Amino acid sequence: MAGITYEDFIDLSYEPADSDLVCAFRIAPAEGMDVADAASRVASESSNGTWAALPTGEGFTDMGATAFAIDDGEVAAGETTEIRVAYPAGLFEPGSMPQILSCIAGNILGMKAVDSIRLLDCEWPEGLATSFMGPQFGSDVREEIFGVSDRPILATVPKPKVGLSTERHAQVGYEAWTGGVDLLKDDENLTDQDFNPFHDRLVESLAQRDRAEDETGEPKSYLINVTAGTNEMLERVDQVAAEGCEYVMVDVITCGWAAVQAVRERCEELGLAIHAHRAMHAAFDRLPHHGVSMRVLAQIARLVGVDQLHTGTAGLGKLANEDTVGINAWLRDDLYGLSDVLPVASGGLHPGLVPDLLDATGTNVCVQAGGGIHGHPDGTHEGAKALRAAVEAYAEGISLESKADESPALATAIDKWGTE
Ligand SMILES: O=C(O)[C@@](O)(COP(=O)(O)O)[C@H](O)[C@H](O)COP(=O)(O)O
Ligand SMILES: [Mg+2]
Repeated sequence: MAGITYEDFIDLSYEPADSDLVCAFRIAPAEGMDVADAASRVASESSNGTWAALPTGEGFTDMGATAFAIDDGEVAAGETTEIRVAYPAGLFEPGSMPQILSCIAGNILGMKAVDSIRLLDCEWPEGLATSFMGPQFGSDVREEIFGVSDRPILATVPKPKVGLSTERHAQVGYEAWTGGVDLLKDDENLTDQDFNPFHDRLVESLAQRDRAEDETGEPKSYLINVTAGTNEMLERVDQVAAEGCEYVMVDVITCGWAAVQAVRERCEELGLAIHAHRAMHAAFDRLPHHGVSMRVLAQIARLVGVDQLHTGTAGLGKLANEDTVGINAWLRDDLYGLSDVLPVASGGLHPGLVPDLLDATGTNVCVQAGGGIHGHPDGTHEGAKALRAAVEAYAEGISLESKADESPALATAIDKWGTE
């Protein structure tokens, strides 16, 4: 009787087809399990197999994956090695990220056959990649919304994160925008609470935005956090468009990729850009040998279509993050004509860190500073001026110290926080 067992899911002579999705995993085989056996179980359980031998016969299309490469065939207990698995296109539902993840990042992350397993990287075939909308604007937001091409766009989150009244929040926005910041950004845990309701915040902040635009002559915008249950979130997206804002902010991990796909479709109709915050990403990517890497999370975010994505500070800021430079490069690389994504550097940044940061990330980025602006000894407006002066110094090719001669705000920031 024809049937399938774990052994059918490994073939080290297999050459992936162009239409295959190829995934790299780092695995630590469980005690008494050799690498090949562990690899075959990863391929099996993430495609169409299970622990028992299964009869197949008539009316069955084999969608089994193949473990086709193993870095190190023998590893000591607790050690890890990298394997690669090829998945046939037919296994997946085009355009459904939840379905794809149910395969490549599903039950296998809990299998006893491995002590740990991490989805490191994916090579997306054209058919599958282009079944997603991709970003509407990507890094073109810099030019299209702000008319900027030679410097990073600057964003700030009012701090304290929550608790400011709507009026205070909007006023902080005005002070930051007139100080030289391009974008006001809500914090991830500010949504529609009584002390600062969503719609009031939207209307009042945009009113201050308009004032700041009139005074500075520069386009300004607002990353308002629409994150909520999907239907409610779509309602908020409609409100944002109705009030004349250019962006929505979505926390993509906490609300889930299906919801992000729904927001992307709505933003296509409304011409809105999507700023992706990634709270909870560390639950997936912090431990080096388990979970899903930030590289893969960033790939998913680009496919489902966010325009801006937090990717870390190249190790300079307050939060642990992996491979900012490598991830940013992938977000810019060609991907079958899909738009790129603008990386966002955020988390513990201040003007003194700008030269090292931009040396690592380049200037085609968004730089966000919350504490690094609102913690400035002379307040938000001066904090914003200091950050703007720092990025202008970089664009002009001069040192922070020279720029500080003409910018007291920057001089004060450097006094306070230094340049490291
Ligand atoms: O709440 C915060 O910590 C921030 O608002 C930064 O504030 P500060 O500028 O005051 O540090 C952002 O949410 C983090 O940067 C997100 O992390 P990541 O960018 O790594 O996703
Ligand atoms: Mg935050």
